[in-house]
Amino acid sequence: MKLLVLAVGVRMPAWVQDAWHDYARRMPPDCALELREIKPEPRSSGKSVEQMMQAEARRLQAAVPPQALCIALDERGRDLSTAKLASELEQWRASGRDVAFLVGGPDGLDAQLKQRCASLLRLSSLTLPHPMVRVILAEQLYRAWAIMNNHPYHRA
Ligand SMILES: C[S@@+](CC[C@H](N)C(=O)[O-])C[C@H]1O[C@@H](n2cnc3c(N)ncnc32)[C@H](O)[C@@H]1O
Repeated sequence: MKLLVLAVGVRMPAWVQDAWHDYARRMPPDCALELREIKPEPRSSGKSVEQMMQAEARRLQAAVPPQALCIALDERGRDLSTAKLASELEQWRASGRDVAFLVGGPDGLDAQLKQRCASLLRLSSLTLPHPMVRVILAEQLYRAWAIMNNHPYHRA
């Protein structure tokens, strides 16, 4: 199984890239964590916010591997504990399907794209800045893996 984070936003500051790599490199090959950065639509394009989100949605959709389970990151989504995330991770691994986590850009994710996803996942009720979302998600996926494997990283 591969865990793919498809995130709108490129050329992130070094601290974002370092934090991402710190967690991604800890994941074992059967739970590999990969990032694909999606080019944001230029905010100077003269398009409406909806049109910009639709353009980003098309790029996100094109980056989803065939058969992957799609989960949209959204502050209005399902509230999961990390223990519950660990049990979902176990099920995803058993299914053998890749999982694609979609993270929106400054204006969020297109509504129709969200509807096509299997579920919406909330990391917090707060609106988080999009560069931080990929890092928090990577840490939570690593923590969920640690719970699944009784690794001492997670202390209950
Ligand atoms: C700056 S936020 C966009 C906020 C936008 N106004 C909205 O309504 O979604 C950018 C992206 O980060 C992710 N995000 C932000 N806060 C989040 C949270 N609390 N839980 C999960 N994802 C979040 C979402 O994928 C969102 O599309």
